[in-house]
Amino acid sequence: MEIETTKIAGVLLIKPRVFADRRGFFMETYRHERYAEAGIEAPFVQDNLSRSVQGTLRGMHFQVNYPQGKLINVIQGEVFDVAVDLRTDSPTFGQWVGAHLSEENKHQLYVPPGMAHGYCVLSESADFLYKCTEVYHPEDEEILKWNDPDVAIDWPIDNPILSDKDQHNAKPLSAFQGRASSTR
Ligand SMILES: Cc1cn([C@H]2C[C@H](O)[C@@H](COP(=O)(O)OP(=O)(O)O[C@H]3O[C@H](C)C(=O)[C@H](O)[C@H]3O)O2)c(=O)[nH]c1=O
Repeated sequence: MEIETTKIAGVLLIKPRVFADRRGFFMETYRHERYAEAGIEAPFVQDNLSRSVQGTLRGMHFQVNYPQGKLINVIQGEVFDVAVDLRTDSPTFGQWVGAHLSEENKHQLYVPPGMAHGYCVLSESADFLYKCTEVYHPEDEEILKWNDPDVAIDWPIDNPILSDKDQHNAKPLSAFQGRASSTR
């Protein structure tokens, strides 16, 4: 598998080896020791699967005291997946990285703890399967505005379909400026 670093330390684009033959294909989507060599060492404790229709945007979510690392696969359709660095001690605080993940390219994105994460759906629908290094703590969740001008994510869609909370409970980057977001 190939691993590419990005401009945000810890955010990795992973291109697993795909074995295609007349039946279809086979790929390993995770192997502890191989991913640990790439720096993805924390054990994964929860897997999630969500399906979204075209034009959906989920994000930008993060857990403050129980930050989650996420290893992301798109098993149907195509998304634009984005991580925003909220580690207040990071030189790339407030910066973002995006990647097109799809059933076609089979690329993975690893988003380390300390990031706000979200994605928008470019295909008719998309199935988004991801591993997390911490379990869900709804009481601990914060939301960064998907279209915060100080982050200026270059989304490839306009007028996204948002959940009520992503529409009404999201905060600007400035709300998180001084707060230490743990990266444990
Ligand atoms: C995240 C989560 C949600 N839920 C329940 C809570 C709600 O009743 C329902 C939908 O939750 P929500 O609207 O928060 O789902 P997403 O908008 O996909 O949230 C995710 O969106 C972005 C992309 C992320 O990176 C996070 O993993 C996560 O915040 O599932 C659970 O039971 N367990 C969970 O781990």
